[in-house]
Formats: sequence, C-alpha cells, structure tokens
Amino acid sequence: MSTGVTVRVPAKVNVQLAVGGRRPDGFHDLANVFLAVGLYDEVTATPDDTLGLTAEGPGTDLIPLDGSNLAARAARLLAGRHGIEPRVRLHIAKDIPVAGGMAGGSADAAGALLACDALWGTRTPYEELLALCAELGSDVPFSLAGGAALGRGRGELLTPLETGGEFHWVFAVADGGLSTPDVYRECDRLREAAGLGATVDDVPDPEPSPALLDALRTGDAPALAAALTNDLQPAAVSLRPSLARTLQAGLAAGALASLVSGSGPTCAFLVKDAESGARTAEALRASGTCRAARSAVAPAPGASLV
Ligand SMILES: C[C@@](CO)(OP(=O)(O)O)[C@H](O)COP(=O)(O)OP(=O)(O)OC[C@H]1O[C@@H](n2ccc(N)nc2=O)[C@H](O)[C@@H]1O
Ligand SMILES: Nc1ncnc2c1ncn2[C@@H]1O[C@H](COP(=O)(O)OP(=O)(O)O)[C@@H](O)[C@H]1O
Repeated sequence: MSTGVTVRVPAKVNVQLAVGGRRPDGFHDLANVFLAVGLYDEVTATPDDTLGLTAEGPGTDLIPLDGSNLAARAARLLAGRHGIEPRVRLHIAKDIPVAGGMAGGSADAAGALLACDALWGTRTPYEELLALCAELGSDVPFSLAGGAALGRGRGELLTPLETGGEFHWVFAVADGGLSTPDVYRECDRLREAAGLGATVDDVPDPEPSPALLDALRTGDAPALAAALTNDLQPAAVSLRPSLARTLQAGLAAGALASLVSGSGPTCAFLVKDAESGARTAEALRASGTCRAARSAVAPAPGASLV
C-alpha cells in the first residue's frame, strides 16, 4: 500500500495581463486576471529520509531536479516554517508545458506545499499557505486557489472572481520556452524605445477591464474574446516573431480570439465550444506553426488532493 499523497494542480491563462511600470524592486505592478484551465501537473509526496525529487513527462529535461526546483523550495519553506526537516520524496508528473507561460513551475510549488502539508500533518491554515505561495513566486498563490481571480501587486494579491459558465480553449505549445524575466525586460525595452518610459512614474496604474470581468461573470465567450488583452504579447512576439503566425493560424481555423498566454510562448485560443475546439486544434497541428495543440476547459479547480 502506498503512503504517498498526490495533489493535482491546474495550469493558467491570463485573460487580461495589464502591466504597469517597473517598480524599484524590479517587479511590475499588475492587473492580472487569471483563469485556471484543465491541464494539470500532479505532485506526489512520499516519506523519505531526505529531500529528493524526480519528474516525468514532456519538457522535464528543461527543469532543474536539484534544490532549486520550485517544488523542492516549497517543501523546504514549509518544513522551515514548522521547524521540521523536509523528509520527503517528491515526484512531479508533468503535463503543463514547461516555460510556456502557463505557470507549470508555480503549479508544482503549490502542489508540493499542499502534498507535504498533508503528508507531514502540519495542518497549515489556508491563508498561511497562500502567504508561503507568495514567497515562492508571484503566480503561486493563484495555482493554489484556481478558478478565476484578479491578481494585484506583482500578481500575488488575489481577489476571487465569479464565473458564469465554461470557457473552451485550445493551447498551441511552442518548441522551447521563453524566460519570464526576459519578456518583462523586453516589454520595458519596447516602452522605452517608443519614448514612453518604463517605470512606475511613467506608466499608468494597471486596472482590470470592467467589460472583461462582466464577460467572465456572465459566461459570455464572444464578449470575453473581445476583451482579451496581454501587455506582454508584443514583447513575447518581439522575442519570438514566429508566434505571429501561430496566432494567425488559430484565428483562420475559426477561434473567437487568440493571445499569447502570459509571458509565452504558448498561444491561447478561445473557442465557441468543444467541437470548434477540436477543429481548431486539428488545424493548428496541420499548420506546422506549433509543436502540439491541446484542448482544455476553464475554470478549473485549484490545487486539490487526489
Ligand atoms: C508573466 C506571468 C503572468 O501571470 O506568468 P508566466 O506567464 O511567466 O507564467 C507572471 O507575472 C510571472 O509570475 P512568476 O513566474 O511567478 O514570476 P516570479 O517568479 O515572481 O518572478 C520572476 C521574474 O519575473 C519578473 N516579474 C514577475 C512578476 C511581476 N509582477 N513583475 C515582474 O517583473 C521579474 O523579473 C521577476 O524576477
Ligand atoms: N517544478 C518546476 N516546473 C517547471 N519549471 C520549473 C520548476 N522548477 C523550476 N522551474 C524553472 O522555472 C522556469 C519557468 O518555468 P514554468 O513555470 O514552467 O514557466 P512559466 O513561468 O513560463 O509559466 C523554467 O526556467 C524552469 O526551469
């Protein structure tokens, strides 16, 4: 009989990513509207004498398997908070594209926190888990929470959002990833090159779009399609110009709208229903503009014990 604990954690797409100026600490203030989507990583925690980590699935050759892995850092942080040793073997079964702008590493961090908390019986209150998540990364609190939420600050200050139905998505997975800091840096560079300036003194405070929040609340996919925005998209396309062809291929296949997912390079396509999603995914595969195309439904629940 296995004594392990397994937690399933969803990927995300940013349906609005409004990026403010660069702050003195190097981060950018955001109005980040997260939507959890039904592609999942699973993190299993099993008792062991020391902290160990293994991973399986596409792209795991690109993630560190030492102490710098976000899941390992999460286990150490939780153990440190409770004054215990991180005696655990973590196994990550990866299905979220690595370095794809879908918060795979954040998902593994949130999954490891929840799995270790259950394994060690540390019973950390939810609000404290959220605070630990924020120490690990800006997107990690949302990976724990799931559903839909507005992230303020650097994305870690969450307000849950109501959603009024299911949204169908297709994701075009690219070959290789993009580095999140590189994409924020390119966003700043493009703003400076346009003579706008890139600091908090230069850029207006980012605000969520009322039309977008309304579309989420009413489950209105065409209205959501009309309101999707990502301020990091020009930077991601600047660093990876071939994404313009991917975005176009999905639109030609009948998607309601396309955008880069977060810092990319995954491209996200909002579609009318499951059938239209299957057609769009097939057309994207045939277009040769991506490595893989995956269909998924949103909102998905947050990190949960399997
Ligand atoms: C862009 C977004 C959109 O949700 O996600 P991805 O698309 O990469 O998954 C996030 O802002 C990524 O969040 P996350 O990947 O957790 O970033 P962190 O580890 O906190 O920060 C990594 C680096 O990204 C930059 N960063 C991150 C968040 C933020 N609000 N401003 C920033 O400038 C900083 O250079 C920071 O050093
Ligand atoms: N458990 C993990 N899973 C994925 N990436 C990880 C993990 N731990 C550390 N990383 C590193 O974090 C970076 C971001 O990866 P990821 O979270 O998948 O993408 P993104 O930030 O674009 O959503 C990568 O450089 C990766 O090597």
